[in-house]
Amino acid sequence: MSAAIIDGKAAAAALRARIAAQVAELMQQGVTPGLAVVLVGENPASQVYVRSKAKQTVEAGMRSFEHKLPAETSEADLLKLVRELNADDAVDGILVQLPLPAHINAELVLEAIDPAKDVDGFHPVNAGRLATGAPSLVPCTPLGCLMLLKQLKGDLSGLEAVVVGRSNIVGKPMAALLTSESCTVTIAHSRTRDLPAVCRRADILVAAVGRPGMVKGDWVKPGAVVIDVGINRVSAPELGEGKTRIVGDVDFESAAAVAGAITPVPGGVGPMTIACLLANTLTAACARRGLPKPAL
Ligand SMILES: Nc1nc2c(c(=O)[nH]1)N[C@@H](CN(C=O)c1ccc(C(=O)N[C@@H](CCC(=O)O)C(=O)O)cc1)CN2
Repeated sequence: MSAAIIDGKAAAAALRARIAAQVAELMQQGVTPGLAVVLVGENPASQVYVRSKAKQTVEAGMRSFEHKLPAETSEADLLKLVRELNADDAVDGILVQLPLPAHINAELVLEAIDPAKDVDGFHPVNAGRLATGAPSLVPCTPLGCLMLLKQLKGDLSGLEAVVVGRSNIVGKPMAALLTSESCTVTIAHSRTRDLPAVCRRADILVAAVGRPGMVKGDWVKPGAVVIDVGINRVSAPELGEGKTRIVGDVDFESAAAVAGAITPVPGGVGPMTIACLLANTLTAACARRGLPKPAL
């Protein structure tokens, strides 16, 4: 292995410490940012993420409001809760944990969130602002990837970036952020012709496809930075019967032999997602009160 391993856990801890310091300053002005997290159903992974979000929110000095609803909650009842949270002045950020049960139209729910409180950055108003380069709340996972990249490389301008995956949650906002940093950006996907050759052009390669180990070492340009957004649970009989482990979208061993730097899974992009949620909550709390955007 030759690549430097990008420590997302450490970067996330440092970001949370900076957020906590700014929250402490805000509290002296009588402002305590509040984050409402809504979970519908009992998806075990979602339960873990929501628990971590609430814990880290409180550790940063903010208020956490948890709403755990049964899986059979109707779309109308969920929309009613979102409207109540929009109107609640103690709530600066609203997050509806995804995935939602199949009977609920997630798009409709996300569009019901007040864009000023949309700390996930999924509302079309925020997506549009990001695409046009206007100030916006930015989806947490791509924001975390960008922070890791800037910490590692500083100025990204002129670099060739390839984002594999075109989801609204990661791929598209990631491409918009890299474009804002003056990278030359390609969005690749399952229909891209000769995907390995396209990836080999990248100085920055972001894999966000949801396919375990898809990006191999011979897809990576020597010295490139590889950001693995994938979180895939696969069976791991080597750990014991019925055991599982989490792997990314990148075949770590072969890619690390070629890349200049690479994020591991776990411990890379994942921890930055929740830290950036706290950052967005602080940003939203300041913006709602006409205070300057916190420098994090
Ligand atoms: N409303 C949202 N829903 C979902 C989002 C989101 O950003 N907003 N993202 C994912 C889940 N997610 C946060 O919600 C998330 C996923 C993974 C991690 C993380 O820290 N992963 C660890 C591994 C954890 C493990 O062992 O299970 C890592 O990569 O090191 C944090 C947050 C889908 N839903």
